[in-house]
Amino acid sequence: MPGLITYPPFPEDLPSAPLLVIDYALLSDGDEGEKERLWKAATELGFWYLKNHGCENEVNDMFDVGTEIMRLPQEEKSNFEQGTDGSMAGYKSPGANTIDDKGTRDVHEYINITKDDILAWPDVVHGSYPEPVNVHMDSAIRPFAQKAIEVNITILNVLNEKSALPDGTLAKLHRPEMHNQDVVKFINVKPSSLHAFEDSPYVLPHSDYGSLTFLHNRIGGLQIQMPGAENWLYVKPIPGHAICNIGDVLVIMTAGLLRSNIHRVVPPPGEQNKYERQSLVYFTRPEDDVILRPLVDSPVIAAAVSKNPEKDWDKGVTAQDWVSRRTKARKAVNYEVRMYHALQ
Ligand SMILES: O=C(O)CCC(=O)C(=O)O
Ligand SMILES: [Fe+2]
Repeated sequence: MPGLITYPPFPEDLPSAPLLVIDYALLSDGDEGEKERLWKAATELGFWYLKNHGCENEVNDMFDVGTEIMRLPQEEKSNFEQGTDGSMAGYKSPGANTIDDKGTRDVHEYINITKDDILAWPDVVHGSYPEPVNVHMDSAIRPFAQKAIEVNITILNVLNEKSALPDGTLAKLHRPEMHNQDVVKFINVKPSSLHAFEDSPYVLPHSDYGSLTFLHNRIGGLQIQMPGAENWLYVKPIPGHAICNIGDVLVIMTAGLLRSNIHRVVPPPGEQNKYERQSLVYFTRPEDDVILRPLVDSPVIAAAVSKNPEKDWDKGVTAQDWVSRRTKARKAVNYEVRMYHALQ
């Protein structure tokens, strides 16, 4: 079973980021102290570990499913290549995206299985997927997505309360039954593709553009900058702990009360660099037609808007356009088209 790989330990001498550990079991019991700690983590750093999230078995199963998909012959995976029109659904082969303004190609592969396809399956909303997705939909993929949604809604409800929004405001913008750009993403990179990078990032510094990220890492590589610091610190993977972070959408909606922190990915440290690096993510995003702007029904958010009138929080775009623009801009073919037009 691929899920049973024992990796060498994360090197002890490497400094790692001091993320708060939030206990999901306490959060879902409504523990006031834990809700306050989540608010602190979400506003001061924007990253935290989440333990007791109840998805441990589903996460293990998803690592097996992801590994099975990545082991398919390249031609088979390429039949399901993510389009270049900004659509989320499908497989992305190494080199299909650019990572910078110079047109440097990326080296990792991933598959995005959309929440809309998962909940509608066997009906198709956005696209179809390699056969292991169909085979493991009932046993692994849908159970993982459903639990991830539940966790993220619980977190959204705490953030809702702490930012003084009317009850259920954030949950109403993220209803699972409505179409949105949520995905289950499985990312894979081979050690041979990373040799040239040494300690430099193969996923460049970025903040996530959705609402919430629910990430599962087995080996190191993810790094963040602490607020105000220039240096990068590893986020050490802890067994059974998810890594959660705030995305840009929640920063806009709260006019900056919440923080979406910059992060990047470098090759796995120490002996871990001999192994494929795999990550499993559930990205939560608002419903497609939600317009991105501060939720001024909260007096605290309204005050944050008036305090910084020069900040243009009102993006005037829907959540769907916000996400698809970014997905499209990263495609290498679109980069080449842009360069071609720039030269004419
Ligand atoms: O692979 C990881 O640990 C993080 C990936 C990431 O930052 C992303 O997909 O946005
Ligand atoms: Fe990210």
